[in-house]
Amino acid sequence: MTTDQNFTLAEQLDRDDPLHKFRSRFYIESENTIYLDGNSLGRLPLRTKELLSEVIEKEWGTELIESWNRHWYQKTTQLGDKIAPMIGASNGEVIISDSTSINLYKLSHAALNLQKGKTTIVSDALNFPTDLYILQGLLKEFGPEYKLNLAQTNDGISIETEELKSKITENTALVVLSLVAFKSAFMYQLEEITEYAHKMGALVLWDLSHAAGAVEIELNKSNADLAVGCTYKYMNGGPGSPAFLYVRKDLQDKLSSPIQGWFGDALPFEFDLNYRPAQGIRRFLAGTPPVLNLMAIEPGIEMINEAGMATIHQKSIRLSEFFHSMVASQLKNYGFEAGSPTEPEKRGSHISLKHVEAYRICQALIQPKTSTIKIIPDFREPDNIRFGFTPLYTTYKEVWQTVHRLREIIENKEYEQFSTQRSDVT
Ligand SMILES: Cc1ncc(COP(=O)(O)O)c(C=O)c1O
Ligand SMILES: Nc1ccccc1C(=O)C[C@H](N)C(=O)O
Repeated sequence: MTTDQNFTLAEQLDRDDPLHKFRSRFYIESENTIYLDGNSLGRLPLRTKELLSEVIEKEWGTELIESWNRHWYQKTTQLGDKIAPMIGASNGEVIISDSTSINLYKLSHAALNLQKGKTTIVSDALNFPTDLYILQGLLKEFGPEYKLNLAQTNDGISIETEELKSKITENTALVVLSLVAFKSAFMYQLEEITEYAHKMGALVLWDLSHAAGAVEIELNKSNADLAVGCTYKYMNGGPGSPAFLYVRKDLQDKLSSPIQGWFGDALPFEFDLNYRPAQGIRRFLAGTPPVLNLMAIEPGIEMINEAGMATIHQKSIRLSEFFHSMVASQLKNYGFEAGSPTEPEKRGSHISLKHVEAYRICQALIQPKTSTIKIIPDFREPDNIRFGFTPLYTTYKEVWQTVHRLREIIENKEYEQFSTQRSDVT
């Protein structure tokens, strides 16, 4: 297909897009900025702007401490119940708490204690570093007999199921995996892995950070044990918004949080001097949540529930298939290589392209010197440009424009005007 034919197709796909109406519910300062980093920090929902000023003026400003009873105290579980359908969980199985890193620590610690006697943790070489760092810390805490086994990758993009399975033995206490890998977007088959781990007597903790709100997830149907994930990516909760955690109902009262804070106590306002873990999901709370960030999560979740995960996932696949086909036809001899699986069922909602000049190409997209179009993907070492597609606001036309700009940047060697010196956040 020629580039003009692709443009016509993009316009048609946008017209037919069942999620079309959602874009106007986000703050979009300029139609000349194409934002493809919603897998790192989602855009600002317009309702959140309004809601936050209400929370600040009316709740914090006027109602002050009364707002805890009126609006805030139950919010961590109320939002958990709203996230539940998005990930195939039930009421009372999800709660908002702390950060993904801390939730991963709490649940891994609890799982290792429940599985006493088994001393290995399995993860993989594509996992997000914070997950591995937390697990490395746990090894120190639990003792020298504890080991972390990582399934390896052959191509830097995916993990073969057989490779992962070969690491899971009867001595495996816990398997900790990102459902969607942060760099390549490789996606595991959640049900198959969970079933296999259970057969071997292991529990599984899924990090859903790059998956929740982007792909359909069936935690209950897969009999999943534990999960964590952030709310600032596809859920559009805002920078540093607190994370969520999921614990299957029947496991909740068997697990103990290693951070015995008062918000996880059965009756915090009895101020008992001895900790008594709350029944159910609340026991995984620790201390006071960051209320402004907590309140800011709701509009993003509501939009996802209104749109429905099946429709969101379908559009994510269509956007990335359109991108793939355009890259194949327009950027054939431009030095790009695939950094993500080509099969949509093995992928989340972002696509990485590898290039020796990846960092500088990324800079040229973000700070155009000749084009009026600014495009924001991100860069992940050593050579990945990551393009995140958020079905609620990414358009097919934006995908077309991105490939068009990539071609221009390479043809005109625009990247040569930039330094390879990395900024703090890439
Ligand atoms: C898979 C995954 N886990 C965890 C995190 C981050 O955790 P935290 O919010 O604790 O920084 C990210 C991204 O930052 C991530 O991609
Ligand atoms: N929390 C952040 C703070 C600053 C900049 C990026 C992030 C990310 O979330 C990165 C993301 N997890 C990634 O997959 O690279």
